[in-house]
Amino acid sequence: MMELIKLIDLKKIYSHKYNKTFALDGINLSIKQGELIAVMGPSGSGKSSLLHILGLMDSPSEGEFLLNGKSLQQIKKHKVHKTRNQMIGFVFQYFALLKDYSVIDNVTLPLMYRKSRHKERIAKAKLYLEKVGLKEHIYKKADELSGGQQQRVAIARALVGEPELILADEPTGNLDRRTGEEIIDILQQLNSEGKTIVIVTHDLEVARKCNRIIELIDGKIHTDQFTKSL
Ligand SMILES: Nc1ncnc2c1ncn2[C@@H]1O[C@H](COP(=O)(O)OP(=O)(O)OP(=O)(O)O)[C@@H](O)[C@H]1O
Repeated sequence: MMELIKLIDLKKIYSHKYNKTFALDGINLSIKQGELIAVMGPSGSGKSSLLHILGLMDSPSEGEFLLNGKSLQQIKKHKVHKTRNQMIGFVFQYFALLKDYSVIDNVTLPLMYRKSRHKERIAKAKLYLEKVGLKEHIYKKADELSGGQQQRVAIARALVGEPELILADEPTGNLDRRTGEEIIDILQQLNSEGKTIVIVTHDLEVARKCNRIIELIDGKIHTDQFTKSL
């Protein structure tokens, strides 16, 4: 399998006056295409910092980040957002939907930055809304949906740009157990179709469904277990 991401001795350091926090402290990690990874660890262990760096929303303080074999430093600043928009889809715990917008408008949003036609954008959005089982709700406003349905909208929105990598931050954190399981089933299904997925989670049930569990402690990889081979 091809290596999608490689991190070499990566550090994220926050400095405050006399204080330095090593949010990530020497991370070495290789993520291959098609993996389904759970990132676990106690509060403050660096999970969000890692996810933000993987999502190109934040840059490392030290170390190397290779994306498809190319060093991030080689990607020019103004191209980073384009790379992010094309390669990465995000699913957050709090859905981050525009509440007053319709479901379909929320899902077409990531495509606005691309030079695609309105009709194509709508067709793509419908395709992915169907995939997450929301075909009947596309013209409702986002806040008229249940939590589980809103999370599905967020997944459709993450998918619509057809990214290689999906990053999910506690995607079941705000949902009841059964709805959470449905969301994980969708992510598992997407993974079986070839998507690479990284999920930050506190939920052991979620982690059990992944191929690999990485546990962070104090900004370091404490354990890295492959539970199922690809
Ligand atoms: N913007 C920031 N400025 C200073 N310190 C920060 C900042 N963001 C995170 N940190 C610190 O970096 C460390 C790692 O934080 P991070 O949010 O990555 O942990 P986490 O594992 O995601 O925690 P949680 O499970 O509580 O969300 C913590 O000690 C945190 O206080």
